[in-house]
Amino acid sequence: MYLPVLSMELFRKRKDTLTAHSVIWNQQMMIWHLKKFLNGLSDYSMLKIDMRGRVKFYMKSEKFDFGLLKRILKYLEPFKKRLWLIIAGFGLSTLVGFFQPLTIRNITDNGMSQKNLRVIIYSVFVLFGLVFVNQLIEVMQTKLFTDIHNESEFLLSHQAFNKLLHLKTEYFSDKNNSEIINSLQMDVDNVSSVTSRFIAVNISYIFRVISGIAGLVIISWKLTLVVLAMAPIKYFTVLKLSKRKEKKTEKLIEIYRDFSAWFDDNIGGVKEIKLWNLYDRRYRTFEKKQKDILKINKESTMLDTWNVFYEVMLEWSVTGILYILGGILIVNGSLTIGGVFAFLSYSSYVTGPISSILNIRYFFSKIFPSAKRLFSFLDMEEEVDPENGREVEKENQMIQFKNVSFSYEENREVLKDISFTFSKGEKIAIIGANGSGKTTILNLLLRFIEPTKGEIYIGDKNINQISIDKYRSLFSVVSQEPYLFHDTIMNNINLDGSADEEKVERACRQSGANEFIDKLPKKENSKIGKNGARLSGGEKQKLAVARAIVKDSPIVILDEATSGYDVESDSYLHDVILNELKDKSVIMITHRYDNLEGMDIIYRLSEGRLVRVNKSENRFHISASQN
Ligand SMILES: Nc1ncnc2c1ncn2[C@@H]1O[C@H](COP(=O)(O)OP(=O)(O)OP(=O)(O)O)[C@@H](O)[C@H]1O
Repeated sequence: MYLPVLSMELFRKRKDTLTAHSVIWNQQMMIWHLKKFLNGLSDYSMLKIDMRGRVKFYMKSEKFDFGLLKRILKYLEPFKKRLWLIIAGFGLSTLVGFFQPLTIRNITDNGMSQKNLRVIIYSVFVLFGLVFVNQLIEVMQTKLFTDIHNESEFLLSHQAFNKLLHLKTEYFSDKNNSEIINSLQMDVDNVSSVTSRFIAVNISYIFRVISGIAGLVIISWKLTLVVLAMAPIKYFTVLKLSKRKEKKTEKLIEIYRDFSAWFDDNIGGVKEIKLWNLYDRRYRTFEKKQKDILKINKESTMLDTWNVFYEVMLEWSVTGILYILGGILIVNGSLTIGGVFAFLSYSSYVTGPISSILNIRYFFSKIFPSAKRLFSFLDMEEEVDPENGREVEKENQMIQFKNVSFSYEENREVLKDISFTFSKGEKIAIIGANGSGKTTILNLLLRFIEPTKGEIYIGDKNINQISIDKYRSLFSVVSQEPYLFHDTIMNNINLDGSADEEKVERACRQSGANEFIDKLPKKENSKIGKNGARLSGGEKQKLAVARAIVKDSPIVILDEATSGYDVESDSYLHDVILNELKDKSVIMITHRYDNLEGMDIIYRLSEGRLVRVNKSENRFHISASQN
């Protein structure tokens, strides 16, 4: 990878000399051989040519993201006490474990070799006691660790859910439900696996390695060096595999996210798939996407397998060498048979655990990609909600748009310098062609989006200074596509459960929803399916209108709220709005000109500009002087 760069460097430095060519060639060959030699480590090494053209070898920085690790570990803070208890347990079990090989040596050397049955029986009881204590500690640790794992996972998912509800609505505009659920679930699972048993076991291994080395040194310091020589080899193998694993995991979570989004689209568009007979086409895409997933999954699993392969080969190489050297020492008379077996036991305390500790790096390569994605999600900007937000004065609820402009994308202004005012109790209508920006005005008013220029005031306060909950409680909204929960009619109308039965009944009458509710076998206790799938379009809208009336807020927003209403129901609701909701402010967006009757002010949106319609002269004559 560095060779083309190096050649360029050499060429620039030496192009003025006659012998340049041979020098370059020799050095390149040397680099090539060196590279080949360092093939296994090449991901972590770098060759450079200094000013005199000398080749130098550098270790690349490990690039282990300690900042990210610190942030992951922060989630363990609430569990500090229990973690200390677990660590103490590890200390104790290590101490207990330390005596096991010595007891076995006692059985072999003083019991079996000396044919002393008393020593054998006594030592077996000691061994049993040691194992029993170790297992008790293990049970206690498992319980503590399971609790910590569950609680930390709950903490993370709670935080993610809370974040999701407070994010700006633009986050949801290019993602579908499955994509969001899948990504969050996967990331929370992966990050909370930091409290899995693997990490716990590895903490215990630190104690084991220390006690193991102590035991080894007592028996033979020379053999100890052989055991310890494996550490750097394992370190470089893990480093190399971790990098690859991290890349694979990143690819895998991205490919899963993409697949969930695509899958969700199939569920949403199942009727279109049937009507257009898209089965084969969709199946082909499914096949391709699944094959990609399986391929990367396999590559990722193979990396795990290679990691185990190198580990086992290394451990057995060390054990093999120890058998040979141990045999030599027994022949020399420097070590007893029991000594060699005790040494082998201690060496298993060291080799396996060292591998496992170094595997932590590999383990984190599976967590880091998810942690990066989860933390960047948790760091996303939320809706503007000032701390100690101010109250809205009851008597002054005049709304003012002051030179408001808005663009969803750069260089495409949807709203241009819009100014208008509407006072308490006023009823205004906004008309305009599809895509002219009517809903965008409402979204600005409801603080789902923020103006790119200009300000919106309620009374004498910028709406951003008011606490978002208090501000939104001012509005009862029927949006273009109201969402109905998979619940009963009653629970959909009385969303926060605060209204009494009488209020709900009145709202149903006013919205016209009572007509179809009365015909249902379970009346208002009927379930309506996912997003009201068991209702007709008009019935859904009637429920949404009833819901808005029940909320009883001072400002009512109706965004094409009656587009699905039949003519009679529409004119009935229009009377209700004009007569029964006469104290409320109403902003209505409509494509039906009948609904403009009785409105105090009518605006038309055109080319991003808001102009007032002069009703007295001509119903839809545009007054150029307003705006
Ligand atoms: N999230 C978005 N990202 C990018 N562009 C958007 C987004 N939402 C709306 N738009 C664009 O902004 C413009 C105004 O949309 P808006 O929904 O306000 O129109 P509208 O007047 O309510 O239309 P309709 O009468 O069809 O409901 C449209 O051109 C639309 O494509």
